[in-house]
Order: sequence, then structure tokens, then C-alpha cells
Amino acid sequence: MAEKAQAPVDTKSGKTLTVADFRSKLFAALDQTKGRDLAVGNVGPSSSAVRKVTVVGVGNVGMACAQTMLTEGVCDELALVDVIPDKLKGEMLDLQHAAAFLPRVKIVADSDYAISANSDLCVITAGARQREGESRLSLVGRNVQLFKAIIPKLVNASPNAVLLVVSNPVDILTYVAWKISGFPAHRVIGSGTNLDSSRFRFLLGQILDINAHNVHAYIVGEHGDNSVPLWSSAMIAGVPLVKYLKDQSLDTSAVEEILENVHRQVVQSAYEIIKLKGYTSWAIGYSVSGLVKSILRNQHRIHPVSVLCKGLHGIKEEVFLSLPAKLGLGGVMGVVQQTLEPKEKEKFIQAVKTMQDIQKHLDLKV
Ligand SMILES: NC(=O)C1=CN([C@@H]2O[C@H](COP(=O)(O)OP(=O)(O)OC[C@H]3O[C@@H](n4cnc5c(N)ncnc54)[C@H](O)[C@@H]3O)[C@@H](O)[C@H]2O)C=CC1
Ligand SMILES: CC(=O)C(=O)O
Repeated sequence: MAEKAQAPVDTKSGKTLTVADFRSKLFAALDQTKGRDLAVGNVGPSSSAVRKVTVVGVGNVGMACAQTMLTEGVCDELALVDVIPDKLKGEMLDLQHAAAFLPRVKIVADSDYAISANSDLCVITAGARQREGESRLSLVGRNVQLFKAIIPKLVNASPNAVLLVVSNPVDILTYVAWKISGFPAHRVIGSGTNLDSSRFRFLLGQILDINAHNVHAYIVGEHGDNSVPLWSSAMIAGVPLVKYLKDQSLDTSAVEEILENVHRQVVQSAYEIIKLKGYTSWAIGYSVSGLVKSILRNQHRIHPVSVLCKGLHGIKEEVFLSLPAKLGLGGVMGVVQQTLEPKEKEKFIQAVKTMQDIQKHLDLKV
């Protein structure tokens, strides 16, 4: 005989919970940032039927984001903004000419931010990129200056938008965008380690001969050189990754070597691609399109993205670093605070200090 499902019971009062009570308790536990600055607010993308996205910067990254968003049908209107009018018009026409092959999207472009008015979400890819061997952090001076010009214009045109920062160094520039915009933190997000985590999952999937979709593993912290791989919570079908590897008859030192190598390769990825083709674009395009989809379609999916960390993991500083965040209409809806092992926590805290050291030298007066 089939067993009757037991109704959930409140452990404190002993009373039977309704499904609605149970769900709200569960989500209150998940959204550990509730009530803090990051919790979802009452301002966010309009609920109008037309979903408008602006992409600032129509270089390699901006166009990869635009193209992937069009292919994936994540918006109804796409506005492109850049400072080079001919390139802007050329890219707009080239995308418009794909109309017969794509979902119907209105594509507009101009150097004037009026074109971006009433966007639900603005993706910022404008700025200098690394040359071969150059670090992301070396771009800070040049790109902060650009952000001082770009952010006020975006805010003026779309005061209720979510800002999604991609330009590097992404964690610092997300902080800059937050400070200059005056937006609540849940509406300012950096693409962060969503890309690093995809590289991580791809490489692990290759080694294990498992589809990257089924590798549940996160990289958190700073995007790039000092990212933090969370081996302790990496899973294959619910089996901890380290155990899974050991079950393949690998001894502890072989497992450690694999783990170190995989993370080293993730960190080297951008440097290698920049050396080979000059820039990275396709994977960040997919990464951004996925984030936009989660936000505008209110998907409540969890992505490792750069969020305000103050109040999370005991962090008191105003820094943006990646943590797994639930995304939906309005931006960040909550952050999952995984249990970090001491080494992971130490690396994360080191990134907090690096961000702070850089931020205290920034002049954000516009
Ligand atoms: N967060 C991430 O995972 C990734 C970030 N990036 C970053 O994305 C940024 C863009 O890289 P690419 O597209 O390869 O560079 P790019 O040089 O191809 O394009 C940059 C574009 O920004 C435009 N631009 C410059 N100043 C502007 C302003 N004031 N307003 C509007 N547009 C302006 C330029 O005209 C150019 O079209 C770089 O900072 C790069 O490091 C790149 C890949 C991944
Ligand atoms: C350039 C960069 O940040 C990346 O591809 O990771």
C-alpha cells in the first residue's frame, strides 16, 4: 500500500504547516539577505509586456551579448549605444538584417542615451580591454573614467533599470556603478564568476566525460586571477566531487593535482584566448544572455554573480564579489551563503581586502 505523504510540521509550535506557510519558511531560509540592502525592493523592471535591454559598447563583447540575446529571444527591444557612430550603425544594420531568421525584436542604436530610455536592463560592456599578458585590474583607471560618463546618462534615461556590468575589472566597476547610480544594491549586478564557473564546469566535465550541465560546481569571489573554486560543495549527481574522483581509484595526491590544474586552467583561460585571438567574446555573450533571461523572465535561477557582500559571510565592507545569487525581476532576490571551508573563506576575504585597497583610491565624483 502506498504511504500517505506527511504534512510538514512547524518544529517550534508542532502545528501542521500549510503548503504556503512551508514555502514561505523555506524561502525565508534561502533568502538570507532578506531585510538587508540586497533583498528585492519595490522598484525594478517594469512589468510591461515589452522587455527592453540596452547594451552600452558595441565591441566584441557587446556584440556577442547582443547576438546571443537575440538568438535566445530574451527581449523585445534592443538598444545599442557606443561612441563610434559608424560602427554603431553598421552593427545595428547587420543585426536588423537577420530579422527573417530571429524572433521579432526592435533594434535601435544611437550615441545619444535617449535611445536607451525606459530600459528594463542595461548591459555595460564599454571600455578598455586587456592586451596580451595584461591583468584585468590594470584597466581600472581607464574604465572608471568611462563609467563616470556612462552611468549618470543610463540612470537618467532608465531610472528603474537593472544594471548588469561586464566591463573589467568587473567587481570594482560594479561597485563604481552602484555608487554613481545611487541604485539599491539588488539592481546593480556584475557578471562576475558566472563565466569562470562555466569554464570550471566545462573543464571538469571534460575530465569526467560528463555534460557540463551535470557538473554542479561554483567559482566565487573575484572574477579572474583570484577567483575561489568551491571544491567543498562541488557535486556530481549529489556525490561530492572529491569523493567521486576518489571512487575512480585516484589517490589523494592525484585528486589534489587534478583540482589545482583545473582551477589554474580556469584562471589562465582569458589570457590564453587573448593571446590566441585578441579578446574573449562568445562565452561571455552566453553568460550575459543567461543572466538577462533569468532576470527579465523572473526565473529565480541561481547564478554566481557579483553582488554587494556587506552583511554576508560576516563581511562588513562595501565590496562586490561573486556569490550564488537568485535572480528574477528586480535583479538579485537573495544570496545563498554556502558553508565555506577555512581555505576558501581565507581566499574570499583576501579578495575583499584587494577590492577595498583599490576602492579607497578611487575618485568617484562626477
Ligand atoms: N566580465 C567578463 O567576464 C568579461 C569582461 N570583458 C571586458 O569587456 C570590456 C569590453 O571588451 P571588448 O568588447 O573586447 O572591447 P572592444 O574594444 O572590442 O569594445 C569596447 C567598446 O566600448 C566602446 N566605448 C568606449 N568608450 C565608450 C563610452 N564612453 N561609451 C560607450 N561606448 C564606449 C568602444 O567604442 C568599443 O566599441 C573590456 O573591459 C573587457 O575586459 C571581456 C570579456 C569577459
Ligand atoms: C576577459 C575576461 O575577463 C574573461 O574572458 O574572463
